[in-house]
Amino acid sequence: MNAAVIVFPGSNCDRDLATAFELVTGKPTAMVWHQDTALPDGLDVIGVPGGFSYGDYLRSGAMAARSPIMRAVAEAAAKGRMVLGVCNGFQVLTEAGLLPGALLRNEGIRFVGRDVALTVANSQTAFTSRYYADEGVTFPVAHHDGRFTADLETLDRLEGEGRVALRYAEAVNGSERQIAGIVNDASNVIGMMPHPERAVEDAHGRTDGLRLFEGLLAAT
Ligand SMILES: NC(=O)CC[C@H](N)C(=O)O
Repeated sequence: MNAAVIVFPGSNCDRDLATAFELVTGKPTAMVWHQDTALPDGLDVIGVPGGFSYGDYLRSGAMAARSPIMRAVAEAAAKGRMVLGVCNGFQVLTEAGLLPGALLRNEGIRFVGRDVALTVANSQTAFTSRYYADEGVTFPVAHHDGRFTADLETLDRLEGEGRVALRYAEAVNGSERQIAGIVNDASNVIGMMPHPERAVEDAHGRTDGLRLFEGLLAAT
């Protein structure tokens, strides 16, 4: 599996995500600067990392979504390449129109940075295939704009089509229907506010995130 991670000014989880890919691929992850216009050849998966791209100015992810490289990311997604957006990466993917909905300021206004309990709502996607249906997992979150919202029709469609991949199992940020992660209609693009890449080795205190990367490896 060949992986790349996009780096924006203000990304701060890019190396964590690259390392998580490397744990399962055994080879270097390509780091792609946001001003580049092309992705490396032969990529299987593109990571859009967490952080504070452009200092979260305007809206979290709004400016990064308009970076030159995002046109290439959209083209790769349309061709079926896997795209994994984590936290700010999820915000970027919604702002870029690759995923529906939006991430609003957390209920209660505060930044939330802690481990949270999650449920794997769909274990049939390429990203979640190594988890059991309705399995409970714990990943860290670290965000102030994590409250997922969409219009009612979109929420019903996401539920009806099994596109809610992860759900909060506790109150975290006021997201509609406790949605923590969703996939696109083709199921090759996922966005999630929790950080699986921060739960892949013993030094992290837990390894619940590792199976997400192993599932990706198996799917490519
Ligand atoms: N950890 C992150 O990616 C943070 C995302 C975003 N800047 C927020 O706070 O909502």
